[in-house]
Amino acid sequence: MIEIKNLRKAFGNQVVLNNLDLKIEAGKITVILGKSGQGKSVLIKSIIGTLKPDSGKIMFDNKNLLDMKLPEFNKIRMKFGVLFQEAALFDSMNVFENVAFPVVEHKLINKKNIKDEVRRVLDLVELGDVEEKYPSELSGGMKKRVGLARAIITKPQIIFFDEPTTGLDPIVSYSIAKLIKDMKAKLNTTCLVITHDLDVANLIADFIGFLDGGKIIEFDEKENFFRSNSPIVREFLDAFKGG
Ligand SMILES: Nc1ncnc2c1ncn2[C@@H]1O[C@H](COP(=O)(O)OP(=O)(O)OP(=O)(O)O)[C@@H](O)[C@H]1O
Repeated sequence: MIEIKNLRKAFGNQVVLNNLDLKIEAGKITVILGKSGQGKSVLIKSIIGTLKPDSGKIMFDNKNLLDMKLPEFNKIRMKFGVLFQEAALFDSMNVFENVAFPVVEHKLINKKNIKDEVRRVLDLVELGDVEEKYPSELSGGMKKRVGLARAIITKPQIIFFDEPTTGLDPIVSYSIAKLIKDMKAKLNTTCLVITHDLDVANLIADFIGFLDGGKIIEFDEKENFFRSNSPIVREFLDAFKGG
């Protein structure tokens, strides 16, 4: 679905992505693990176009996103959904307005169908009667669900999750991770998920990649990944187990 080749991004002298390669398989959940500050968010931002990489290729539908002019990129960008760490809801809008925002902004659906569509995605994220509530009235887990509803209302082909469970207690984290997995099963959406949380990775991943020193140093199906012999990966896995 997406193939990244030789991606490089530096900030001044600091090389964050150092000729990184990664394949994101269609219809699968790919999880990227890595220590703090290794460039996981920079990777997502490079793909969705909020950061401009220095060089390399990001191939989508056999086209390099990095070669595209803005109007062409914006059309492709509509096929991407994004859920950021803080869910990034608009505080001055209620849940209905937040969720409807992308389809209203881009005039994607008929006005009279918007209500039904908002209800459809709120049902998918298992949120009841919350349309009238404002973000300040929601718990952290509910905000993530609203953010996810907003990410899927445009029927994206691929969704990017940047730390979807950070800041949530373990039970709510589990419910969000399960929701991502169930949603992927229902909609067959390709997902790229960045997380620190090994339990989340274990629950949802088809593939796991490990980002370190600007490169994906290990990439495999989940079961094989957990048997990795790479010392850096082992150190990370063992630290999580506490042993
Ligand atoms: N816009 C920017 N300008 C300068 N440096 C940046 C910028 N964005 C990120 N960086 C640097 O790039 C490095 C990687 O940041 P990034 O946020 O991608 O890490 P991460 O792996 O997602 O970390 P975490 O798991 O803690 O969120 C950091 O050293 C960060 O300071």
